[in-house]
Amino acid sequence: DTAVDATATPKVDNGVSSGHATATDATSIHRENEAMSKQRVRDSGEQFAFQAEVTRLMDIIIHSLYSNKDIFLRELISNASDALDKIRFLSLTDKSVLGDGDTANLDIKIWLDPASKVLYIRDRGIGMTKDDLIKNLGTIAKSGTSAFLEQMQKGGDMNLIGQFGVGFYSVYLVADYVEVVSKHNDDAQYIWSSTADGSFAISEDTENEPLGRGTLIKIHLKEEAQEYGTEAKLKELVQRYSEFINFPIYLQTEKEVEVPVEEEPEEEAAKEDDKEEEGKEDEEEEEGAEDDEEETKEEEEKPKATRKEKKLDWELLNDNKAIWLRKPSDVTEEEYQKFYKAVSKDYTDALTYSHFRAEGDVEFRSILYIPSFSPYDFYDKYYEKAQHGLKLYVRRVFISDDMKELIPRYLSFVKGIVDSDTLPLNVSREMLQQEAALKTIKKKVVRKVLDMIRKMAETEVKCKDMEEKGETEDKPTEKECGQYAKFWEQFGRAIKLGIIEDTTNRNRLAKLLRFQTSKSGDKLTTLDEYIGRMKEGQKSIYYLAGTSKEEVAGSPFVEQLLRKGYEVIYFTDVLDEYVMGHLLDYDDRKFSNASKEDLKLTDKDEVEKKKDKELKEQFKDLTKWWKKVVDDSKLQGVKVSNRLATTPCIVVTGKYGNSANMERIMRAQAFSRPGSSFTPTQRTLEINPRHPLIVALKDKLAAATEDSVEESAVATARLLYETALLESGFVPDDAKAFSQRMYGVLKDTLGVDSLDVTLEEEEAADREETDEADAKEAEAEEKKEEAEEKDEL
Ligand SMILES: Nc1ncnc2c1ncn2[C@@H]1O[C@H](COP(=O)(O)OP(=O)(O)OP(=O)(O)O)[C@@H](O)[C@H]1O
Repeated sequence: DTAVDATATPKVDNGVSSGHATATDATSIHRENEAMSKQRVRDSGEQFAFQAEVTRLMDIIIHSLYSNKDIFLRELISNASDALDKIRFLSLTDKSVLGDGDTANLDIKIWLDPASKVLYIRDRGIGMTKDDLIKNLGTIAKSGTSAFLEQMQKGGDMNLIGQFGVGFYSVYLVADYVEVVSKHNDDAQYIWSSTADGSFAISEDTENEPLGRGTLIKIHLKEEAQEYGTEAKLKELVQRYSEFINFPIYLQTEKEVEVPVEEEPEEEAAKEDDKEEEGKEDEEEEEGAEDDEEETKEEEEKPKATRKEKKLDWELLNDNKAIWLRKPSDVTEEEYQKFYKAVSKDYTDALTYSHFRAEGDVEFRSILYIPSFSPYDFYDKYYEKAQHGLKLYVRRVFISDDMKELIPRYLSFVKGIVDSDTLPLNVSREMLQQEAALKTIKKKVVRKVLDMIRKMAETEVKCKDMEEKGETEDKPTEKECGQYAKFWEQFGRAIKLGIIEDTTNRNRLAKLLRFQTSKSGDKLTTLDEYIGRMKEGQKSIYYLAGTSKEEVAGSPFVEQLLRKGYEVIYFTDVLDEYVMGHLLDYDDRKFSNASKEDLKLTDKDEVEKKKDKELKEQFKDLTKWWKKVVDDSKLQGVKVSNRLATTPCIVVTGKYGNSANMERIMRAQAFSRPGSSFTPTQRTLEINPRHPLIVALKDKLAAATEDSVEESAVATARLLYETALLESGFVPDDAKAFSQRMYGVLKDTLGVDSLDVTLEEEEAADREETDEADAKEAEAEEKKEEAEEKDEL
């Protein structure tokens, strides 16, 4: 099996040479061998069922009509490159893992067997043990599998497969049968094989040449994927997908060479084989080729007849020089975006990037990218799963993409690389994590990322300003103007999480916040813009949080603020109020939650203070009595309000307690997280001293003596409290008592004597029978109609 021989040596002649009478025979024997081998592998293997979701996934892939099947190659090359990275990393502390001779060559080879239409991809990476093959390629449930299936059901793009960590299976876009031959240093060589029929087979490999170490994937191309069975197509694709892979990728190509007629082609081939066995490097072989040329020159005097012959050779398709080592001015936008796709497994362009070199005590080079879209599980799994976007290299050697020491969680959506010459190369990952230099790198990376974001944000503000003023000169492009809005939509919540988690950069992050306010219309605005519009004497930045802009704008909490012309920030994201719990001030201005007790509109003068005191005194009896009759342990007190205009009363919470909005969020979380509890906060009822209902209640109380307070006054006080709770966004504890009180009021309004209802049981039973009879009749009618329809047909 010459194609398999090719896995062991860089130069092969797989018998496709033309001009031989035996070529057709060789091809058919070869094809037969393939078929027999396939049968043996499948029959002798231990059978395993794929995990249920993997079966569904493969089923979708194998039957997919998705036209861009090319992606399978990108995914397999990327897996090969990851496997090579892993063995290279291990070799830093133990060189012996690399083995000797060809096995130590960290490369990827791709070749075709045109006769059997099998495509081969092999790497000399870490390989997989039997157990790895079982787990990695089929039985371990990955969260990405179900998430990807969900996306596909929603009409998602197959191109996303790599981002969900299930890229390997994309091979079934082009294959109906796949064998994975793998050799790990710790185990024997095994073959995994499957026709994507719900099961796979594993057997110890007695079929193929020893791989030494690494993985060989044999892709039996489907009838409709034969286009991948041509050298030209493979060359184009490998070049496209391997440009930024840091290991050499060779494609086996067929070349025409001149062969002297006298010399038997067999001898020529044998000579070639001898050379390979000597284990010469490619470069040496090239030199060898030069020698040949010289020889030919010498023999020129007596020209000999030659004929053309096809010969197979390994062609290097990438230059694998790290792009980050190049000068930024030498790298094109297209190259940056291509590298982004290679490094991120994304298929859309990055939103923005930065290529820089940090100098000083700690030296490193880096390219950082902000993607256009947030990873599918970035927010859902925020605390559980780390993102693997940023790759750490030490002196060009990939170390890890799982270093929380490199970038904080809230910025872990950032992709790219950091390559440092300062970090030690030959230490374990654990020791590397302790390195002080890593802290410095992290600090600089964070600064750089925040800088990139700030620039987009500033451009947006500049564009807005210019549009308002009607200026056009030196205006950034439309794309640049719209970049921050896109960023905010995808990563705004990450910025908010940053405000909670990153105390050092809190102020920088607050500058990046975007929100709607009572004065922003449909647009989003910034804290700086808010401050620019603040009224004279306005001390605080007012905000209110709720579920929607409409709800917050119509809330009684903000009525007086709006009436007096103060701008109020409307927060409508569940995170917003948490964020504001951490962001107490901005630019020396305090934030003030309009639903909290201590809301101060302006500093009051002596006259106003006196007036307040008088009002308090006037309503003292009412407020004391009200607190008593409401009889709610959570009600701390009843107070005269200075924030209400047309609403009779509202319920506010203490400065450090949870607002109604926060209570709502926490209640929802307590439901979704079993075991978590939720304790409501203390509340204060604020009453509007100018409201007729409040004034009437006060008068009623004043007219009554202590024991003769009407029952209806008590009910009114309770009902007003419960209504205020609802309007303020709380959930009343006893909905039944509330509705009973409400019906009582309606009874009086409608002049009804009693709310008792007489139910006649027989009547009810009769009605059930009639309903049943009606249903039967309708069913009979339906059947009749169906029968008629059939007749017509
Ligand atoms: N060539 C290979 N050498 C060694 N292990 C491999 C190779 N190809 C796949 N694997 C193993 O199989 C696993 C599953 O591969 P798969 O492509 O489905 O997911 P992934 O590599 O984790 O994610 P992605 O597809 O996004 O790269 C890999 O994580 C790796 O452990």
